[in-house]
Amino acid sequence: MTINLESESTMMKKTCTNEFSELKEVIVCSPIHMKIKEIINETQKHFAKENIDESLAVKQHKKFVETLVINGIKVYGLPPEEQFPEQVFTRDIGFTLGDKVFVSHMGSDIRSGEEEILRKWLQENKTSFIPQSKHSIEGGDVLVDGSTIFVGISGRTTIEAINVLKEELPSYKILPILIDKEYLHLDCVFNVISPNEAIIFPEGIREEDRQYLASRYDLIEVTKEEQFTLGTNVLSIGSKKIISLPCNKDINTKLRMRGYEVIEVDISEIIKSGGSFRCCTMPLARANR
Ligand SMILES: CN(C)C(=N)NCCC[C@H](N)C(=O)O
Repeated sequence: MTINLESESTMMKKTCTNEFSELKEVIVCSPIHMKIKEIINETQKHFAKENIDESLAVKQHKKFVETLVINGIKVYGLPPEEQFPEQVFTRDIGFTLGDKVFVSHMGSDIRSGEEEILRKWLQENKTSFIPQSKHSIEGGDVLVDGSTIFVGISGRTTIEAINVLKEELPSYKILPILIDKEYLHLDCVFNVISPNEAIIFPEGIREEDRQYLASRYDLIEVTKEEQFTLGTNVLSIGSKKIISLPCNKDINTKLRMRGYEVIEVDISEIIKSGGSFRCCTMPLARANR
C-alpha cells in the first residue's frame, strides 16, 4: 500500500538509485535528547556507564550538518522528541529505493514511534511513501546499487520483511545478506562507495555472501579496531567525496589512495550509541548516475 500524497502541482520526486552519487536531499535529527537509556546494541554496552554528553553530541552534529550544507545538500530536520533518545539515527526509520520512499517498521521497542514522526513529515511535505507495517525492517540494513538491493538479515530486519519488499519491488534483484548478530546493521559491516568498490568488514559476513560481493566489487577491508568505530559507516556525497571520522585513519588512507576526497568530521560522541554518518542521514534524493 502506498500513501499517495502527490498531485501534479505539489509533486516532489524523490529518487535514490545508489549509495554514492551526488547527495541532494537528506533528513537528519538533532541529538538534543540523545542518551543510552536502554542498551540495544553491542557498542552501547561499552559506553553505557559514561553515557552521552548531549551538548557535545549536538555540537558535533551541527558541524556535520554544516558540512552537508556547504556541499550543496538540502538538509531537513525532523523535530526531536524527548521520549526518543535514538532519533539522531534517521537512516533506520526509512529508506528511498529508486523513486519510492519506504517508512520502516522498527525492530526495537525503544525506537518504535520514531517512524511516526517521519510519516508526519512526509505527509506535511507532500511526499508519497510506502509504510512497512507487518515485519521489522530498518534502513541501516538496506543498501541500493542500481537494480540490486542488498538487505541485511539482522536482529532488526527479518526475512519476512525482505519477502514483503520483494513483492513491492518486483523489478529489483533483492539480495538478503545474513550478518553476524554481533553487528547491528548491514551498514556496520558493508557499504558501497562506487559502481565497483565497496567497504567491508569481512568477519561480519558469511563466506558465500562475501564471495558474491568480491565478484562484484573491489572490496576495501576495514580492520577490527575501525569496525568498532564504524569505519564502514561513511557517507558518500558524490564527486568522490566521502565523510568519515578522523579516528578511522586506516580506512581514510585507503580511500585517499584511491582518489577519494575524505572529509573528516568528528562525531565521536554520537558513535558511542552505535551509529555513524550513514546512520545519521536518511537520503531522500541523489542525482542519477
Ligand atoms: C549503522 N547503524 C548501526 C545504523 N544504521 N544505525 C545506528 C542505530 C543505533 C541505535 N542506537 C540503535 O541501536 O538503534
